[in-house]
Amino acid sequence: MLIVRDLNTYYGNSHILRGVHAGIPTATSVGLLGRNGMGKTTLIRSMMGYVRPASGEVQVDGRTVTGWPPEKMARLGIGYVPEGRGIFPNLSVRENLVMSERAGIDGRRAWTFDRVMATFPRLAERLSNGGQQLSGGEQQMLSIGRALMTNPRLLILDEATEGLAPLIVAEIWRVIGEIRSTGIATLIVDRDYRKVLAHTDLAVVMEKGQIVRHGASADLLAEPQALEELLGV
Ligand SMILES: Nc1ncnc2c1ncn2[C@@H]1O[C@H](COP(=O)(O)OP(=O)(O)OP(=O)(O)O)[C@@H](O)[C@H]1O
Repeated sequence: MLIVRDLNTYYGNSHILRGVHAGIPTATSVGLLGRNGMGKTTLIRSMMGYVRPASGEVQVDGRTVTGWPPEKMARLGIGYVPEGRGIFPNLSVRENLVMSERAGIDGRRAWTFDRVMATFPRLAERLSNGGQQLSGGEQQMLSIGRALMTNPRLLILDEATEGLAPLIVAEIWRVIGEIRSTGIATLIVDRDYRKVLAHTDLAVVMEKGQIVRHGASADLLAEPQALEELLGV
């Protein structure tokens, strides 16, 4: 459903993405791996319209959407949970969720307020709290909950477990598994490459702004030598 072709992105004079080709098939979960600073977040930001690529193409369902702003990308059914979250700190948990509510592009509302509550019981206990009163883990859950309320076809999760306590991390992986099982495509960036490979169908690995490996996640997991070379683990 989403394809990037020969994407080149710069920050000032630094050439960060160097001709990236990649794709996310419908209802497929893809892990995006690579050491720090290899360009994972820049690729996501280039796809989602936060950074304008210098050249190359982003396509959704065959339509060229390169450089479309984030709101328009969201309306195509792409939910994005950015690194560092992105909730409205001055609004309550309930307000954060309700304002994001929208039918999916097929008109379905599989994810409702009640379903998000059932998925994140912790949030149900904090409905009238302001976003800034939440713990880091609760903020992350709220951020994922908000993205689900838009009923996306594709959910992009960038470092969703970063800096969280182990129990919360486990809960977030459980939810990622649930999201995957409902047929929403996912693009997952996380430092825990084992968890990423266990929760995805396909994996792509970036090195210095290029995709250097792509294939089945299970295959990569079975290759310790490749993992060491590519990820330094
Ligand atoms: N706003 C920016 N301005 C200039 N350079 C940037 C900016 N954001 C990122 N970079 C640089 O671009 C390169 C790629 O960064 P990016 O965040 O995409 O990598 P990453 O693979 O997501 O790594 P990490 O996991 O550390 O976030 C790095 O060298 C980084 O220092």
